[in-house]
Amino acid sequence: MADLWQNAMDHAVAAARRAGQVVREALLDDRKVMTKSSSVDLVTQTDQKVEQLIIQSVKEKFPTHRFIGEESVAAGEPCILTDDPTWIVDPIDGTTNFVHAFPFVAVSIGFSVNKQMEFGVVFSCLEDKMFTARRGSGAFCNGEPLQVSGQKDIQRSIIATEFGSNRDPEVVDKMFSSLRNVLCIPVHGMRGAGTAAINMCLVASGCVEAYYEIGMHVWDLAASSLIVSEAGGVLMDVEGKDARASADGGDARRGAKSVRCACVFRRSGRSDVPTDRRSQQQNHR
Ligand SMILES: O=P(O)(O)OC[C@@]1(O)O[C@H](CO)[C@@H](O)[C@@H]1O
Ligand SMILES: [Mg+2]
Ligand SMILES: [Mg+2]
Repeated sequence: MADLWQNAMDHAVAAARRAGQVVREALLDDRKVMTKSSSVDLVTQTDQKVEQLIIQSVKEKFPTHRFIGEESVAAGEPCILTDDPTWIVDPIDGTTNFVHAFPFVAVSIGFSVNKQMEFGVVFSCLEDKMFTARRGSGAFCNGEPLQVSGQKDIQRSIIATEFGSNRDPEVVDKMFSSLRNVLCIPVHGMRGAGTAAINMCLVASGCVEAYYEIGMHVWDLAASSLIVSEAGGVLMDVEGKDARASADGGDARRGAKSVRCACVFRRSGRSDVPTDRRSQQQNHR
């Protein structure tokens, strides 16, 4: 049976690749840096230009589709998810990295129908890694299948997190207290790429066992939430409840702009998920 949304997914991959080219070219020029909610919450003209390029290209091909775009919402557009086909776009996830030419910068394009992610595309444009997932058809990086880590022992795991843009000392203290609690489990290590989308693709790739962050926005994780779940991972909120509703824009439905979400590895019940020899070796170490 023809896949109703394959054409849209192909468009998303091509649009992400074109957007990545714009980002790489912009790295050769001065980046005009502006701020949003605080002095460390950065945005550039490239973020805005890339988002408009993606949205305009979709409107020409799919005129009835709707959009939730990070920079459109920042400019006052509503952040409400309906049953309509909706493109959830973070034109540059990792703007601070982009400003500093730190090599983890993602273009993230998620696509939702009936409030359910149908496909996700995350292009790590400085690594030239195209992460994709179609609901029910697995997750891939440059065409190679992805599978979350099979590691079941958190003491043999790497955990990723991000610090966000809140510099209120009380909030920072709470963040450091969480970091301390996790480090002292103990875990092998903690990492952060500076972008939720790439952190979640690292979970899907099996090289990070779990990622948590308080305060992500729906556009940060819409695409990568499907990439994680199609690689055998699970998403949950900080109470351990299924967070796909939030990731699919549940909070966007209610007009909230940020979701609380933890994204952790766990072998799904699927029998078709191949055993990861590397994690077997770790289990017997
Ligand atoms: O603003 P941007 O570049 O799209 O978001 C960058 C980002 O690192 O900030 C959030 C909070 O740390 C993360 O969830 C997100 O990936
Ligand atoms: Mg983002
Ligand atoms: Mg962004």
